[in-house]
Amino acid sequence: MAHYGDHQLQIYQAGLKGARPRLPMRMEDLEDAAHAVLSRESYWYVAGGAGEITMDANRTAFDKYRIHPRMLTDVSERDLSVTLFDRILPSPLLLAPIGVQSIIRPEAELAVARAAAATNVPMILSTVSAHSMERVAETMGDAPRWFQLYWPRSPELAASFVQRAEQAGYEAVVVTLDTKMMAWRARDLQNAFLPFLNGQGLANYTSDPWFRDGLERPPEEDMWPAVRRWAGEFADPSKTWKDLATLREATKLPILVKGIVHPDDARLALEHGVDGIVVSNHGGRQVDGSIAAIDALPGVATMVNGRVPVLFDSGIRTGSDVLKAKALGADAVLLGRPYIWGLALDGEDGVREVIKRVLADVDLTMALAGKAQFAEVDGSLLVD
Ligand SMILES: Cc1cc2nc3c(=O)[nH]c(=O)nc-3n(C[C@H](O)[C@H](O)[C@H](O)COP(=O)(O)O)c2cc1C
Ligand SMILES: CCCCCCC(=O)C(=O)O
Repeated sequence: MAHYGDHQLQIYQAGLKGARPRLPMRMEDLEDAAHAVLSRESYWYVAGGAGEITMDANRTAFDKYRIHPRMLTDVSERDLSVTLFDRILPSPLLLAPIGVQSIIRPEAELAVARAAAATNVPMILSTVSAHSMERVAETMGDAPRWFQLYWPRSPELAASFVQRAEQAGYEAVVVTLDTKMMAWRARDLQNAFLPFLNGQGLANYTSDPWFRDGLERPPEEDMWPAVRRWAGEFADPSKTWKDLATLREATKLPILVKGIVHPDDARLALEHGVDGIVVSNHGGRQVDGSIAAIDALPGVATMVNGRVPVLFDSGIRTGSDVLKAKALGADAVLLGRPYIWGLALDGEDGVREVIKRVLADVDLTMALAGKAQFAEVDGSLLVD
């Protein structure tokens, strides 16, 4: 039986023929290499946060939790699969929604979609993508894909987005709640860089019939009216939990909410009928000084108590991070910035390689910790 960990052997075998890995192996070196090839503006748009405190805490907080390996268990056959919304996925990894990927490479989400499809890892496509959801879907065949919704001000546009997503074969809608506006981001302000103002990341809007109807000139002729309309539509700071009902009526797809870090918000989300929760602080890009995402996970998972899937992101870099997140209550995890570094360095192949490495690390670390089934990883994996 093939295992994700076999990728390790493939790298060593290639080494026998004199080939060294195309991408640096350590995550830190991968990011440094991407830094070297990207413009200052693009690199910092991805790498930066709303300050550095929470972004750093998202990583260092993992160190508090230690794996307590067990010996002489049979780990010859391993299974990383998870079931989410009736779909069996071969691994617990999904790709986090990351907007405006055209600042990295023009093929952007199309390259990521192909890599995701090749590895059977669901891609969560951002609302603010450079290619429309239909175009991305076309590249993916039957491969699993979800749509992330930046919940627009107008219910008509929100309904149109989720219905288009449903039509194009997306299997769930992830509504991001933590970005009713953009945080104070000193790096981007220093670079005076906000890609949306150049019309980047607006493909889902400019391809939307309702959105286009309200434009005085088509975006193909003049992008500025579309940018102005997008700025007014992007989000509605007055939205509250009760507004979820209108979204619920607009689609049959499972609805997850992303950006939950407080158990009381998890309770409210359940009371308002969500189908899943993503514990996330947006990679430290929204509230600097806020709780590290991994520290928020146990409280949310306890509140949810298995009623709906709990997913996690913000700080996932290694196999042991994934296992710790599972042990602390996550059913699956989202990989964020690392796949963007892969995209920057080697396009589709780079994304695929980053995914394969993380999964190999999960597989090997799980086996070495004494577990054969990801589904069986629980709190007992960790030191009390
Ligand atoms: C450049 C960039 C763009 C992002 N765009 C989106 C987005 O469009 N929608 C969304 O819900 N989250 C977005 N996120 C947040 C990610 O989905 C995820 O929560 C975050 O990257 C996790 O942190 P990590 O990458 O440090 O692990 C973005 C993150 C980055 C770095
Ligand atoms: C006006 C805010 C747009 C943010 C969209 C991309 C994103 O989520 C990010 O963190 O950057």
